Amino acid sequence: MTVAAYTHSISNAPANFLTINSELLSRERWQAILQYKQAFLQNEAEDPRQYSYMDQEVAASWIRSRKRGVNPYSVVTGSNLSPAKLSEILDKNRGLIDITYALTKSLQDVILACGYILYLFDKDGIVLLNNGSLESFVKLPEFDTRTGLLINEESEGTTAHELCLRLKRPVQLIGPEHYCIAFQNSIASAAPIKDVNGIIQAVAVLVSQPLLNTPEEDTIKKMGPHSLCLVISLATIIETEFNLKNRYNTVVNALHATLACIDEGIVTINQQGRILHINPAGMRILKLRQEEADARNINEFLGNNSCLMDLAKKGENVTVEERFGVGFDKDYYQVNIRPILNKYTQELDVAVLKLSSCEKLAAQKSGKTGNVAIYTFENIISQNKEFQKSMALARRFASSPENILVIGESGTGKELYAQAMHNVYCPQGPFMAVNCAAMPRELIESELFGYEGGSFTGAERNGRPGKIELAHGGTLFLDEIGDMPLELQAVLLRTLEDKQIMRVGGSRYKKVDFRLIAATNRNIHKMVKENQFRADLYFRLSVLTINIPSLRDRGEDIKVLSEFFVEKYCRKNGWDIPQISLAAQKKLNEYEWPGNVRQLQNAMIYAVNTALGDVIKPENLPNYIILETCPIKIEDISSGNGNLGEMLCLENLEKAAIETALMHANNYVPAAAEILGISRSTLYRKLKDYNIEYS
Ligand SMILES: Nc1ncnc2c1ncn2[C@@H]1O[C@H](COP(=O)(O)OP(=O)(O)OP(=O)(O)O)[C@@H](O)[C@H]1O
Repeated sequence: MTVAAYTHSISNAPANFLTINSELLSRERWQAILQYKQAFLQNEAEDPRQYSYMDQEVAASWIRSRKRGVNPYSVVTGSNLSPAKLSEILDKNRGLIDITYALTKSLQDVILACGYILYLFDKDGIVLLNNGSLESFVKLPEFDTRTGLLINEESEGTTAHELCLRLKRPVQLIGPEHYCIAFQNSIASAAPIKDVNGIIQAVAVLVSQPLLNTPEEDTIKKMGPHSLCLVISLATIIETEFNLKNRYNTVVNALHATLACIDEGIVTINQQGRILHINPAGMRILKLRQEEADARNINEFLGNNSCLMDLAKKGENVTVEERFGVGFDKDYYQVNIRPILNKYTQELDVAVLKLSSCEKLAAQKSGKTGNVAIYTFENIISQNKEFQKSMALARRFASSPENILVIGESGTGKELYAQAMHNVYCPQGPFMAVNCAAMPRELIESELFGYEGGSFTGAERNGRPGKIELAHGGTLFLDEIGDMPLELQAVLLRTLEDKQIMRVGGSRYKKVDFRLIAATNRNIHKMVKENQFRADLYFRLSVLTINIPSLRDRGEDIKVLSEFFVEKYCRKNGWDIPQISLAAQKKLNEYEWPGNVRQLQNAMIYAVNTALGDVIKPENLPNYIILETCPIKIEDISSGNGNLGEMLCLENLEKAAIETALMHANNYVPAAAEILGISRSTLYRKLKDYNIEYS
């Protein structure tokens, strides 16, 4: 019994777990099985499971082979795969084939000397490797063992590799145990090759060259254990290397994917500066293609005075500033050098360089000071038709590279529009906002264009990039452009035309690519007529113009926006969301909102903070709203504005008195009646007559 004689699992058990019952490897048994085989093949009624020397797995396989109609007298009849299928399978198993091929090459002499042929089968029984290229073996004319042949129980009956795949462990078949007579003088030993999950990926098989009809006892006893041990060792080596390689490939692929996600350039160099690895961001910075990266040296990209390589060789973990790029497009990068020294020689093995754009770092710094575009069109709220039309226009303009002019009163949402358009056009790029009205005229230039070191008193020693430089690849939002000094308007126009800038005190131009969104709350057309704004700049800016309506012209938005701001503010603070009473809402609707949405937002924050209960009432609104919406204003009467007769009409005065009393009484009618000095029922009647809401 050969199969059961070897209990071993190369994946799970140590090698010494293999136990070999050498009594089963005898000439006597070989001959006995030979006779059983003859009897079995001649007589359909024979049951091999009854034979005393028979292994039960082999006997079962004989029975299956007969049932499948395998011709035991045929030569190897396995089917050949189509060239396309074969190449697909070879590609799939390339790793295993390469490892096995290299191994058989190095062990060729040993395998030859022992008189074996090595096969590698895939998990379906397809020949992947036919003894490497051991041409010197005597080719057996009756065997067709070409690569790509499918040999399984259906075609060939009982074989070692088929049983090994079925039983998932090493298997050895002595001569007549094979179903086909063609193998009857060979010993075949098979061992599985498993992946890290314990799933068989291939089988290694050592087949002895044909022995004498029935080999001598000595030969059987030597060859049996020897070939089994050898094939298990080979399978173990192949399996270990295969799994190590797979693990290595997985780690390397994961590392490459990780490096590809990093926005900074990562370049690994050797002691001579040769590029060993570079991530996609690094390739963009050095303007390299993947295929040429390997042949390039970092020194080609460094200036003559660069100390980068010296620092790396010294093993210093430092950050330096370098200029990388080609010709005009050179840019400053902060390079973090991480050298890895050889453990024994302390010399540089490799250095990893992290390249971060200085502009981007500065932009990130600006981001921390508020220069970020957080709003999208989804954040802009309105139920007003005119507003929705202007928003639809903004959505359309958003994808255009042209400059855009946004006109609207203060607080209507001009910056909101600019951010939303930026987030459609170039969300990854910087969003740089400058308010031209909010800074002294003499500072706007350096703020916009930046300056070189030492160009004026108080300037930073190394100079500073301006907002235009920082907006490279993104959006420059110039708020209150109407307040830009005339002389700067000319410089801005030139920048928009040439797409290049020169820092204040500088001597070289730098390319910049950005989209300008300008905004104003002033009548810029009138300013042009009065020569307060350059006509040429206005024409350049006003090609795509968006007008945002004021809040007082979009009554329906007051309710929806006030509720939105109350909810947003309360959610942010984790507070319950109060209702806005009808009376308070009425006041909000009556107010003019000169500060537009920003003013409404502030008013609602005030209201939430003063409302004690869960309802926002008129008295929770800022005073200016109450005073402005009071039906009769004392100053109007004393100033003589308006129609005095109408204002002093008794009915109007009475209505105003009732509304004011209600407001002071929190809409509680009995209290309002008391303030007015009339009965409740009279007040109820008057509320009805004047159509005053009070709930
Ligand atoms: N339709 C809207 N939906 C939601 N929030 C809005 C809306 N319009 C304006 N806001 C909010 O109102 C505030 C003012 O908006 P923004 O700063 O964009 O106005 P602006 O027109 O640029 O003002 P200014 O001219 O004074 O700079 C912001 O907090 C913004 O989020």
